[in-house]
Amino acid sequence: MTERRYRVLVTDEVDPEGVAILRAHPDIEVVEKPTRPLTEVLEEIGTYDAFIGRSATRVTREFLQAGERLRIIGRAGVGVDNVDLPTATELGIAVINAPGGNTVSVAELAFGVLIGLARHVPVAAESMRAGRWDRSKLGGIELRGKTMAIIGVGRIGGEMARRARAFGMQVIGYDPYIAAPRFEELAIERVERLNEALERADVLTVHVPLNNETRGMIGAPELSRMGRQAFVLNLARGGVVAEDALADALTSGRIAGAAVDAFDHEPLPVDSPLRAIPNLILTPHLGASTTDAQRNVAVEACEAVRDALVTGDLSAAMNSSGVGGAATRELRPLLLLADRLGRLGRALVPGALSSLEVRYTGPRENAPRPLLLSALQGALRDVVERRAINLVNAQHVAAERGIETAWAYVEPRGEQGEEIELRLEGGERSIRVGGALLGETHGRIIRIGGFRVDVAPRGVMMVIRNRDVPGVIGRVGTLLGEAGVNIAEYHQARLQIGGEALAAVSVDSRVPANVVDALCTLSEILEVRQVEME
Ligand SMILES: NC(=O)c1ccc[n+]([C@@H]2O[C@H](COP(=O)([O-])OP(=O)(O)OC[C@H]3O[C@@H](n4cnc5c(N)ncnc54)[C@H](O)[C@@H]3O)[C@@H](O)[C@H]2O)c1
Ligand SMILES: O=C(O)[C@H](O)COP(=O)(O)O
Repeated sequence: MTERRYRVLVTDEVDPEGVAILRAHPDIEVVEKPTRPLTEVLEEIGTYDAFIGRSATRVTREFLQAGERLRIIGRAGVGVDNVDLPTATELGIAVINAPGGNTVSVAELAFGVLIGLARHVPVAAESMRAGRWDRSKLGGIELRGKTMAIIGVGRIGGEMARRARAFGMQVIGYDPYIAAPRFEELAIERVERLNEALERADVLTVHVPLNNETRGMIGAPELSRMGRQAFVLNLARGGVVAEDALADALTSGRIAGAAVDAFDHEPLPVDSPLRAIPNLILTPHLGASTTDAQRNVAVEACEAVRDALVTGDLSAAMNSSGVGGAATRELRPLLLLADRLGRLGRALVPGALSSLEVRYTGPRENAPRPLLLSALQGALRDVVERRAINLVNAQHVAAERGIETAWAYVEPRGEQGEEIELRLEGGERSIRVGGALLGETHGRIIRIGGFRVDVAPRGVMMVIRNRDVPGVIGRVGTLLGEAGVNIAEYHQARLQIGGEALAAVSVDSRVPANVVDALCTLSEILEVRQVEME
């Protein structure tokens, strides 16, 4: 059997329908393992190109550093607080999650536990099992007419709002990062301050990611602002609602009840005091645990990881610095051209690079930033020792090396097509190189310094500066021919008759060093550089 090119480690019980997508690809070998302690994963992660898991495996700095071949981390779910994103970015490892696939499942569970709290469902069920008939003790409340305060009006927050309205609830929302139209569209009253949401809530539900800003955002001071009738739901992440403060508020009767699905430490320790609080419904991180959600997120994550591995499509990566999103697929030919221009410019500015600027002219206003990353990738491809440079870590590597970067969008004039210009500086030199896209798919190099050329960025390109005297093209052709180097394209340009000239020569194979030396000894040749374009 022939060896498959990419090895993918799948763990944490990712749904088989997703895993089958990976297995079906002839270049991918899948190894599936149950969730294991980190020490065991570290022993073998160095042999894999990609990893796919859920929240149970912590993808730490140590994990990422041990994964010497790792290019992709796939998360079959939403939250990536278990992944060390800064380290992944630094190492050029793309992190891909599956947003959206489990949204409805979380919102449905939230309403399940909310009704459980409002009508004492878990206590009632337990009392029946215990042989009691506690009708008078277990009177509840209706949700209709009550106020739900949603903290974090993203995907899940939005689904909560839709369901709350169907129950006849008033909906208020706090999310400083979401613009007014989304609140209007969801018929959510926007509140500007968290305190207002706390004070007005009969039901407070948090749907924010866990980060430095949201860790402990609902603690003792916040809970003390809430009404005694209020319920608190945390189906987001342990730590968003401080566990100790919540336990105190529940046992002291400060609030009426709560439901928690995600915890500071998972699995929740057997002796956790939370387990003994009667008006607290606990579920073992079940928000996304439906067959529907698991299939959705597994298929989404596995497809994206497959595409990233096999075709280099990073459009689903969350740490590709602006190179995410479907629009990036359309930018592919331009990204390729920017990479090639970066290689070319770099070859013409030897030594340490101090700045690189990209200017893009054309209809796509979103293009300049991704093009800068691609140009950096081309320009810096030989400078990263341990791992390849890519769109994920290009900006990081440039910053680490003190390279100033800039990008600019230039509106096209008249019939002008799409063009990219790179300006590179380093040491004593600076150069401008330019390229254009033909028919939206084919890149051409059209400018090197002050010279107009027209050559495809393929194979190996030689850039020869020479004096504009008769016979140069013939002598170069003869030397290359004698060395068995085939010329694909030869574009000679000059600024004025008898002045300096430049040839952009595309050849099918690398020119041996002795042939470059021989070219340099010709009296009319001033400089020879060669650039690998593929
Ligand atoms: N229990 C589960 O099984 C489960 C399943 C899926 C997601 N989750 C958790 O739910 C979270 C939300 O998921 P989502 O898909 O709705 O994410 P999302 O990115 O669509 O929404 C998050 C929202 O939080 C807002 N936000 C961020 N910081 C905020 C702050 N300081 N104050 C107020 N709002 C803030 C953002 O603007 C965004 O609108 C995830 O990050 C994940 O941690 C849990
Ligand atoms: O962030 C998520 O998607 C949820 O917390 C689900 O986590 P899980 O994949 O471990 O169930």
